[in-house]
Amino acid sequence: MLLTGVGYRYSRRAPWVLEKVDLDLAPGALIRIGGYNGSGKSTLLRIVAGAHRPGRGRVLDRPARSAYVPGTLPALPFKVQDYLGHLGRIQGLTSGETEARVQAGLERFEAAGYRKHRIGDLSRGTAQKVAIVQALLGEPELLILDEAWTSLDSAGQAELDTVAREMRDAGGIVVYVDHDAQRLAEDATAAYLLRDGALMPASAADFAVAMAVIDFENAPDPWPLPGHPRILADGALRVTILAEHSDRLLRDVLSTYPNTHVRTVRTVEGGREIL
Ligand SMILES: Nc1ncnc2c1ncn2[C@@H]1O[C@H](COP(=O)(O)OP(=O)(O)OP(=O)(O)O)[C@@H](O)[C@H]1O
Repeated sequence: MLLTGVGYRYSRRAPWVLEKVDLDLAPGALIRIGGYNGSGKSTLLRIVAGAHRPGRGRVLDRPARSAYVPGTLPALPFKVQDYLGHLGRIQGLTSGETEARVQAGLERFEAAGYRKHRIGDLSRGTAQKVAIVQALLGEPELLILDEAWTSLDSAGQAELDTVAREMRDAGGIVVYVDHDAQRLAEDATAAYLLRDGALMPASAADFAVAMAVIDFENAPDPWPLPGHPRILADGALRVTILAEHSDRLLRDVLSTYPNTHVRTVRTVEGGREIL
């Protein structure tokens, strides 16, 4: 599948959200798309899914079976089994096939106990599991995941990771957006950032989580606490640590090493700035 020179705007007078997107989605691709809020990630995923037609450029060779999973399923008034059964039939599955796939999918995501519940009564996470089972019903060759992990419990998140890896290994195509920098970081075959309406190749560092960079004077040597230490030219010690662990580190330093002084604390995102 190929996107060439794709542009998109929501109306004639609106600015182009996507200017010129080129993207090669070969079989076995597991592709991460990143970018700031509002940069157009969801818009691009909907174009890949075929839900939006590009205003300019072309989308070629979209696989016949594709599925798109957004972050939430609407609160529908149907029972889970009726809803999935109906969608299976729409996709041309026999009732036997539908039943087997629904049951296997719900079991896989530990949601088989909710078959008879109304979707609108489910928790957000369980409803999201139903959305994923729905997406997998037709055995898609192209799977698009737009923050699809967000409301899942950790077992559900790990299972969705496995789904993505399995599809990649079976020669399918997976395109995903997720706010977790670590999401499938080792498994993605390529990563891009959307910037100014176009895709730029990105590295893992571009998706790095927030880090705290703390410069200490008179720090104990060798450094006895968590974090990555580095001695600066003037003898101060720079410790880099995940931002979420920095408060604890500062508390430990100040309570255990009263002669150590904190010179500066900065929070940075994007590994390259830190090094
Ligand atoms: N249905 C719509 N009608 C008009 N404008 C829209 C619509 N959906 C999105 N936009 C605009 O298109 C731009 C890109 O939105 P999009 O949701 O694709 O970005 P995003 O990168 O996915 O953002 P986020 O990270 O916040 O989810 C934004 O300026 C947004 O306001």
